[in-house]
Amino acid sequence: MTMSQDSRSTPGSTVDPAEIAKFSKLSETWWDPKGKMAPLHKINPLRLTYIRDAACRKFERNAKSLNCLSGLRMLDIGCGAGLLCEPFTRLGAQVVGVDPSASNIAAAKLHAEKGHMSIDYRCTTIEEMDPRERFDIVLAMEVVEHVTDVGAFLGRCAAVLKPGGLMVVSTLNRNWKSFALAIVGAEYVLRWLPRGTHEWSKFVTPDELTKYLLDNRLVITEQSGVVYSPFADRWSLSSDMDVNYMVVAEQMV
Ligand SMILES: C[S@@+](CC[C@H](N)C(=O)[O-])C[C@H]1O[C@@H](n2cnc3c(N)ncnc32)[C@H](O)[C@@H]1O
Repeated sequence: MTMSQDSRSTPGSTVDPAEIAKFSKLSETWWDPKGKMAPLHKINPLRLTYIRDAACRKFERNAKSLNCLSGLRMLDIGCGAGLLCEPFTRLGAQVVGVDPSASNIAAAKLHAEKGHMSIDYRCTTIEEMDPRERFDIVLAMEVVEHVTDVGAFLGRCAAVLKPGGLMVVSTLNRNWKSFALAIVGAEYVLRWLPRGTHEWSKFVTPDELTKYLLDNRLVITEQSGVVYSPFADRWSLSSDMDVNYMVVAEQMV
């Protein structure tokens, strides 16, 4: 079933309609590197490389090859307007981009069309997808802090992984430092993001994420903090997972 209204949630859904409405307002300028989604644009090269390299290690591909992900099926759940779907398509992956926001999916389709790219974008949710579909790689990037039930959401994501598949999750840790930097700093002082983009209480600690994944027989094999240096004006990988972080998880054998 496809969602036609941004503000609707179905029973058993992990979608918070207020969250979707918030992101739908940003769809028009999603692809503007200087627009409201500027932080995602800035972080994109770093996370792309991180995911590509993890996938190449797992699937024994040469990360230097231009089509290193060729033939791999990838699901980008909560894809927004496709900031990750496009570059991974260029690397050869068969990408399915899913988002409950109709306007985000419309913006994603329009941008892909302009770039003559063929990407399977769907306005739906992980709960409403055909449970028989399977993927080599599932991405849930900057999404879990916006869903109503992280455990249920990750359970559904885990269920569509092929045996031996890879899951990558990025989110925000929950502590005083993330409150100071990701809420007060990013939304109120620097105004990188519109106020109210994030709710601190919905941030997910690495321990909580580890448990949610283990509940679904997924074990974290790699993890990294993502930190911003104001002097260099750039993001980099770090052992500091206090605020932004990413994990790679694999099925337990
Ligand atoms: C911060 S944006 C991240 C977009 C993209 N993953 C990225 O990192 O570039 C969060 C996205 O998650 C979507 N979203 C929110 N709740 C969701 C849910 N329950 N299931 C799937 N997507 C959801 C929003 O519509 C929005 O596009």
